[in-house]
Amino acid sequence: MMERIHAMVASAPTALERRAYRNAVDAAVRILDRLAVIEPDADTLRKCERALTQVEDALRSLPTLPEDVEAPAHAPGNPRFNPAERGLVPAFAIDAGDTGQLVGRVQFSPRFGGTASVHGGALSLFFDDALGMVANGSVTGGVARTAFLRIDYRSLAPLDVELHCRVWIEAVDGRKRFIRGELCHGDRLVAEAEGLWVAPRTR
Ligand SMILES: CCCCCCCCCCCCCCCC(=O)SCCNC(=O)CCNC(=O)[C@H](O)C(C)(C)COP(=O)(O)OP(=O)(O)OC[C@H]1O[C@@H](n2cnc3c(N)ncnc32)[C@H](O)[C@@H]1OP(=O)(O)O
Repeated sequence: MMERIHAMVASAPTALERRAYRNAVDAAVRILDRLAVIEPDADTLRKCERALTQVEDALRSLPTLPEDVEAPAHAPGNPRFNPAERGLVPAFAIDAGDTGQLVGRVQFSPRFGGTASVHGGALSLFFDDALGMVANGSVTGGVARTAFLRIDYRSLAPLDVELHCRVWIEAVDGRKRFIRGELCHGDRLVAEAEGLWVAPRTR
């Protein structure tokens, strides 16, 4: 399996290889999720660490991409550059999204928790990704980078519950793309975000 993962990231992955990569990341994420909620004894944790270290050693033995390969800013075909597929942000189900807005659902698992609710930084990470998708989407076109991102936390975001998200383009002014978004739990507003994405100069 390890060889197949490497073959996939070194070139454009097939659908099968992409699924295998996703499954491997999901397995790692499930471990983090369990570690966030269990209360094991030290001996069990040491056994766990040993088993995980074996997996880590196997991964370390694989070649990595050369450092001088310039990674495309966003390469949807390569899961290494897709934040959700490499476990950086929770998977975001997009229900609608090709006219300058996105409507979707997201669920934060326990590893994204602060105490009993979603960590504020995890919400910020999610908004950067979701607003960034719209800033880099079909309406705006091309790559743009986050210049600022402001989050207003309106109420506690529950863990392990489906939240609803809406993201839209507020304004486009030359290279500047102003994007807004909101996250709700049912009818309750959980957080709002606004940000600026700036496209690079063309010359
Ligand atoms: C359906 C959809 C499918 C989509 C499928 C695609 C999937 C794909 C999804 C990927 C989603 C991930 C998206 C994450 C994106 C990152 O997270 S990027 C990482 C975080 N951001 C960074 O590292 C950026 C670091 N900063 C920079 O590189 C530079 O400061 C920037 C932001 C590029 C701007 O630099 P610059 O081009 O030199 O800008 P500059 O000429 O100074 O200013 C341009 C204008 O912007 C304004 N400006 C610049 N910065 C600011 C600021 N902080 N505040 C206010 N104004 C500002 C200036 O005032 C100026 O305004 P005008 O005078 O023109 O009116």
